[in-house]
Amino acid sequence: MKYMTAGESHGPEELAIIEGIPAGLKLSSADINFELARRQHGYGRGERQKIETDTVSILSGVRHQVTLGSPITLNVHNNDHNNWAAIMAPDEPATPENSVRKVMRPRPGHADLVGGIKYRHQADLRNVLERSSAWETVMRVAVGAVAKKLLAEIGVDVHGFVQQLGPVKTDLAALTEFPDLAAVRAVSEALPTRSLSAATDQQMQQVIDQAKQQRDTVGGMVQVLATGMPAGLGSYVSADEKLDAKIARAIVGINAFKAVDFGAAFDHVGLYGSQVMDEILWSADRGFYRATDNMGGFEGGMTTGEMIVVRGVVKPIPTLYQPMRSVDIDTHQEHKASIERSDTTAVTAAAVIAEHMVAIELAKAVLAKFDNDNIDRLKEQVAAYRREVQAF
Ligand SMILES: Cc1cc2nc3c(=O)[nH]c(=O)nc-3n(C[C@H](O)[C@H](O)[C@H](O)COP(=O)(O)O)c2cc1C
Ligand SMILES: C=C(O[C@@H]1CC(C(=O)O)=C[C@@H](OP(=O)(O)O)[C@H]1O)C(=O)O
Repeated sequence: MKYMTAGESHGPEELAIIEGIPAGLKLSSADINFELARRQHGYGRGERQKIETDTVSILSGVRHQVTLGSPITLNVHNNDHNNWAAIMAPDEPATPENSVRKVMRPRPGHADLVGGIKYRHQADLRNVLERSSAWETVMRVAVGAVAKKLLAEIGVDVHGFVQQLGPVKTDLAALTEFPDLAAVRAVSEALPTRSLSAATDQQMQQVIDQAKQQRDTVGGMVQVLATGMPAGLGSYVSADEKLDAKIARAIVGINAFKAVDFGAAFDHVGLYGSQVMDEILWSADRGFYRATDNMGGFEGGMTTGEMIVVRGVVKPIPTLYQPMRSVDIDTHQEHKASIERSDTTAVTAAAVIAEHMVAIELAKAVLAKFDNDNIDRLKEQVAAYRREVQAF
């Protein structure tokens, strides 16, 4: 499975093409729109969210809500393009009238300055920000929604939530109170901050409100859990076959993500091996399993069969309504950075995006290991492999 996205933040459309999804998978725009809404509606997002509807059209690869095995084209219309039609017009020459709303004072933390240097966009850094904007993640979530549908067919469940927003931490001990991932999902989906308890949700909302009032922004940390992956996906034989490494890349590839760990590794710094390794147990009904899951579901770049636990650190939003120092790229004079309409926080959306990026990498690993022409054959092969693993 591979995919590519295309589109500028204020251009006409966002697109994704996915290749390698098996034939026979049930898929509708409603499945995808459900996930797009989760990404869009978190607390702390900016005014753009009032303009967009984040709904997908399926343009190819699906017939009567069943995949054909051919490339799937997905499309999300940018409602905001109406307000930018002249400025963004892909097929109109530049004129003084449409060359307005330029960005000349790069925002610290955004891609503006380095992107401008790299692509020689010295006339207008908007040429950078239009593609570096995280609006593109709408398509990654759309692709991830397809991956999640596929994973659900083989009993794999993936869910992301906000673990920390600014200084407020979700009480992870509460996780043990949830019977399964569906219960975790039910709680976090219902909370505007996508956290795990009503108490932390309140505190997080206060932090966001306060930051907004102070014309500042906040970051945080998200956690993604995945259950039901059989042991032995990915490989230790080559660095680029390691599945945890692929997930790490996918997470840090999301806008604003600066760090990733597995099994709360950052919290294990300074502990002894005896406190951290997951002891190996066996029972007739489960086969091999672990006493703990401190490795977050990976050993040697392969799934262990335990729950996958991935965390990502999201930096605060770079655009500040009280801007920091910058330099005008035309005059080289010091100026405050440009202000573009912006979110106060995107950690709420980031949890959903991270969930979908993990789903994409897990689906890719499943499709690389098993026959992927048809969903039923894939399911048969996964079932046979699970029996083999259990009998080892
Ligand atoms: C869902 C989401 C929404 C974002 N919204 C904004 C925003 O409104 N304003 C902004 O300056 N950055 C926003 N960002 C962050 C920038 O896209 C990101 O910092 C920028 O592309 C530079 O990339 P880097 O932070 O990965 O280095 C958002 C990120 C995510 C994940
Ligand atoms: C539109 C989304 O995020 C955008 C990501 C973004 C950025 O710089 O990354 C800047 C803002 O764009 P705009 O200036 O058009 O409001 C966000 O709204 C979204 O995620 O749906």
